[in-house]
Amino acid sequence: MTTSAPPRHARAPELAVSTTALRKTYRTRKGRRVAVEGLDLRVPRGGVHGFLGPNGSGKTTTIRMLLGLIRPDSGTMTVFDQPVPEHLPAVVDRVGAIVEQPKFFPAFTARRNLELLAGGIGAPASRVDQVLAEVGLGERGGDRFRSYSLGMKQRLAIAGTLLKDPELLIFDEPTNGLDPAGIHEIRETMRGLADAGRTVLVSSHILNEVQQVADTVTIIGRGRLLAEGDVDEILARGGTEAVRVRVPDPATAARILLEAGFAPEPGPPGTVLVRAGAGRPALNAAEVTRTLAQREIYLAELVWQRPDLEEVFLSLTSEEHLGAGGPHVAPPAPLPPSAPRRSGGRS
Ligand SMILES: Nc1ncnc2c1ncn2[C@@H]1O[C@H](COP(=O)(O)OP(=O)(O)OP(=O)(O)O)[C@@H](O)[C@H]1O
Repeated sequence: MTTSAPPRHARAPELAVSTTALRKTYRTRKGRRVAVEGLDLRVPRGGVHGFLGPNGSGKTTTIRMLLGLIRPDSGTMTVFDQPVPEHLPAVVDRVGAIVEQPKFFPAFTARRNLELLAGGIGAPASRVDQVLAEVGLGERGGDRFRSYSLGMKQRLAIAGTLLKDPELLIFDEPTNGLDPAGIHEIRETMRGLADAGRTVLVSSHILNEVQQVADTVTIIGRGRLLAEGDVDEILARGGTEAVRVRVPDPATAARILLEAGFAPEPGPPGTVLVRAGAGRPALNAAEVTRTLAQREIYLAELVWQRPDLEEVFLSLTSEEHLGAGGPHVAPPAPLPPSAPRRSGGRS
């Protein structure tokens, strides 16, 4: 007897995490505060998934529900297709998480700290050097914890989550309090973990920071879904590309560009911001340059202005969207069948 597999395109995307209509309210002195409202979250297996939203938008609450630390009012959640919290014990070893800062002993070396942690959670001591290497601390494992930079301390915390060799890593705001160098270290570490085949679900209120490393994102505001899907696809939906050109006479340049069918607008002093204009499928910088050069206007500078996730967020939560009707819920974009893998970060 032969069994035929369903055609590949018919398969639903494999999800590491999903939630449906998730809702959580907190009881406060002023009554019930809605923290998460009807949230559908879909985190594909493999790659980095950014879970983004401003402070107080419900990210930590969602993560705590997924980890069984608090209970939702209603809705369903799965981790590796297992309903949680009911079946959390079946998947708990496949998940590593940093929700609060783990406590390490300052006077002990990083390696000793991890050995103690491994003993406590029943992970083999042989994993310690492997996980130190995986977060780029292989050479510094013998140094005392207190001599570590904040970025290294955070990488050590990530190493701790890897001791049980989990497939899914959940990091709640892992770059909080770090300087740009530390943020870069954590971004590179997350990229490396995803490139090695793990799934990284990372929350952040700094959208552009995660934009550089995430393959897919979910953007929430006031506990509700605003947008989800592939980063490039969301960026494409979020605004139009433009080039900023510096020219000796911006007003004349703008008039010439308008006549040629572009959509120019005044930029910062001495510049014109040029968009494709109706009837052009995309903006072509060479065409802008040629149009002006043909009229003997030569550019001193041309800079691409690409929309970023902060802008997308602001446009999704602009007054009209957050008016009486509450936040606009963007139609979910289809997720790729398997998350893309990429080496290196975005720029
Ligand atoms: N224990 C609690 N009791 C009452 N309200 C709470 C509690 N925890 C969170 N909230 C409220 O729920 C909402 C969502 O908070 P949550 O911490 O989940 O957001 P967040 O997106 O993680 O924000 P941040 O980035 O600041 O941590 C906020 O309005 C917050 O004040």
